[in-house]
Amino acid sequence: MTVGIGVTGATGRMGQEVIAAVADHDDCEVAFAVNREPDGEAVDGVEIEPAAEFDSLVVERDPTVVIDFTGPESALGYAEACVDADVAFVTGTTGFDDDQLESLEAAADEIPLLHAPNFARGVQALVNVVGEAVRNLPGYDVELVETHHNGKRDAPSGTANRLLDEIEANGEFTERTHGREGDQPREGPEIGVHALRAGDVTGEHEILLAGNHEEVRLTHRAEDRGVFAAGAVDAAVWIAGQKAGRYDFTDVIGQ
Ligand SMILES: NC(=O)C1=CN([C@@H]2O[C@H](COP(=O)(O)OP(=O)(O)OC[C@H]3O[C@@H](n4cnc5c(N)ncnc54)[C@H](OP(=O)(O)O)[C@@H]3O)[C@@H](O)[C@H]2O)C=CC1
Ligand SMILES: O=C(O)C1=N[C@H](C(=O)O)C[C@H](O)C1
Repeated sequence: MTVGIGVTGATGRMGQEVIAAVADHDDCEVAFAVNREPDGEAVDGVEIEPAAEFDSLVVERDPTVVIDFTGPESALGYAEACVDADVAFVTGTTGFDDDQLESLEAAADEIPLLHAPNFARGVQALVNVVGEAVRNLPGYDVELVETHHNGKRDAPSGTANRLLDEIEANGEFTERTHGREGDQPREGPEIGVHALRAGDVTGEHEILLAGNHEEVRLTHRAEDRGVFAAGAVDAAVWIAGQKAGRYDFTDVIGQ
């Protein structure tokens, strides 16, 4: 069965990668691709249609799944339209606030929905090991540094927030300190969080654990955005056969 995919944010950094990743996948095809004010553009030979027509396209072209990498407000709007059309929704968009996340997750009562802040398999491995490292090194200081391109809007990154949840899970760390300035020595239960924005860095996350005259650094570096797009397309193919519910990238890759 060929999985028809609707792509949002199609001329964005990730949207273009998703169109390329769908073309590379034997079991998928682009059902439609939208962006705000497309102006007759095409990406890899796929015509880009106006985002204002999403609600009708998602009914008329009848995709199995929509893949979204846009922004929190638009992602929520697209998810709601997918609920109305009974189409599965995979989103890698980050930067949702708590209310927005709650609304997004409500859509999972009606359709299969997968939200992942990072579709790189290596990041999921990092999420798995970071909690173990913190548990193995009680009393060590923990700091997180993430680096992204200068066009990224949200900070810290969605991946950083996911890693921080994992670091905090055993209760030793209870506060996040976002950068430091002036007379601000480190306090016991804090995790320092530092977001760097420069050039076209694809995405790097490093957790530093230091104490006992030693340090451990756990680092993931994405070398190409195609890795995120390929993961999202794998997620779309996987979710095509699922019933309504909230899914995670771990469900797709079995970690
Ligand atoms: N989960 C993962 O693995 C990854 C997640 N991301 C996340 O994906 C998202 C997009 O990243 P990226 O592609 O770099 O961003 P870009 O800014 O390059 O692209 C965003 C796209 O979404 C469109 N868009 C933004 N807001 C709206 C809106 N309100 N209505 C309709 N369209 C909208 C933009 O349209 P326009 O051109 O008109 O502005 C643009 O085409 C971010 O949240 C980012 O953090 C990124 C990489 C990997
Ligand atoms: O905006 C990006 O580029 C990325 N965003 C995601 C995030 O916020 O974690 C994933 C990846 O790091 C790239």
